[in-house]
Amino acid sequence: MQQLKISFIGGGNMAEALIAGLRRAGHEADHICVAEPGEERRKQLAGQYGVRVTAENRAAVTDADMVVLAVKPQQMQVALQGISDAIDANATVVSIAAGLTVAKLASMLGGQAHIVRVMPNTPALVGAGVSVLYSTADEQHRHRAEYLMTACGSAYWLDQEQQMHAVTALSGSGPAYFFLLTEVMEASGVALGLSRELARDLASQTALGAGRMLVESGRPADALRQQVTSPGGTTQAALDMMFREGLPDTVRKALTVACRRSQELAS
Ligand SMILES: NC(=O)C1=CN([C@@H]2O[C@H](COP(=O)(O)OP(=O)(O)OC[C@H]3O[C@@H](n4cnc5c(N)ncnc54)[C@H](O)[C@@H]3O)[C@@H](O)[C@H]2O)C=CC1
Ligand SMILES: O=C(O)[C@@H]1CCC=N1
Repeated sequence: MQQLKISFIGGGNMAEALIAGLRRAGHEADHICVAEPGEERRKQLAGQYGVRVTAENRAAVTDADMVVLAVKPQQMQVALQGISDAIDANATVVSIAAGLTVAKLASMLGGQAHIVRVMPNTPALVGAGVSVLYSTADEQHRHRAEYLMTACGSAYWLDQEQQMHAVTALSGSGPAYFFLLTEVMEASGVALGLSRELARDLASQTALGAGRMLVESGRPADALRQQVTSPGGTTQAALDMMFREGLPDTVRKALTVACRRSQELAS
C-alpha cells in the first residue's frame, strides 16, 4: 500500500517523538516532511531521521495527505497564516495542540478542513506513547490519524471532546510527573551514598519495571503496591511518610490545575 505523505508544522519535542515513532514503525523518511523555523533543529531532524525539512510551512503542506499541527497553542494562529488554502481538500489535519478545540481549529483553518484532534505523549519516541483522539471527520480521516498514533503506541477515541482536558492532565503531561519522581529518587539515592550512575540506573529501571507490571500483570496499581509493602518494613515506612506529607492530595491537585490550564488554553 502507498504510504501517506505526512507533513509536520513545527519540529519540536512532540513532533520529534511522533517522527521517531513513525520511523520505528517503518514509515519511509522521504514521506515525512517537517516545517520548522529553527535552522539547527532542521539540521538535527534531517540528520537523525532522514526526513525532508523546510523553513516554509506552505511548501510542506502542498502535497501532504496528512498535516500534523505540532506548534504550541499560542503559536498556532501565526503558523496557519497563509497555509490553509495550500492544504489539499482531501488531506487530514491532525492537531496535537493542548486546549485548541476542533471548532477553534476549523475557524483558524477557514472551515473546510478534515480535523482530528489528538493528545499524544512523549514516550511515542520509543514506540510506547499513548494517545487519545477526537474527531467529527469521516472514517477515512479518523483511520489515517489512528495509523499515525498506533505507529507510536496505543490509541483511544473519545466521543466527548470536553474530556480532552482531563486526558491532557493525565497522559499528555503525565510522563513529566513520573520523570520528576524518578529525578527525586535518583537524587535521594545519591544523598544516601550511591554513585550518580548507579542511582540513575536503579531509578530508571525501577520506573520501567513498575510500568511494565502495571501494563502486563493485569493487576491494579494498589494491589501491586501492596505486594511490595511488607508490614512494618521499609516500604511501609516510606509510604506512611508519603501519605502523612500529603503526596496523594498533591497529585490530585496537580492534575486539577493541569486540567484547568488546558481549559484556559481553549478560551
Ligand atoms: N511536549 C509534550 O509532551 C506534548 C506536547 N503537546 C503539544 O504539542 C505541541 C508542541 O509542543 P512541544 O513539541 O512540546 O513544543 P516545542 O516548543 O518543542 O515545539 C514547537 C516547535 O514549533 C516551532 N514553531 C514555532 N512557530 C512556528 C511556526 N510559525 N511555524 C512552524 N513551526 C513553528 C518551534 O520552533 C518549535 O520547534 C503543543 O501544542 C503542545 O500542546 C501535546 C502532548 C504532549
Ligand atoms: O505542557 C503542555 O502544555 C503540553 C501538553 C501536554 C504535555 N505538554
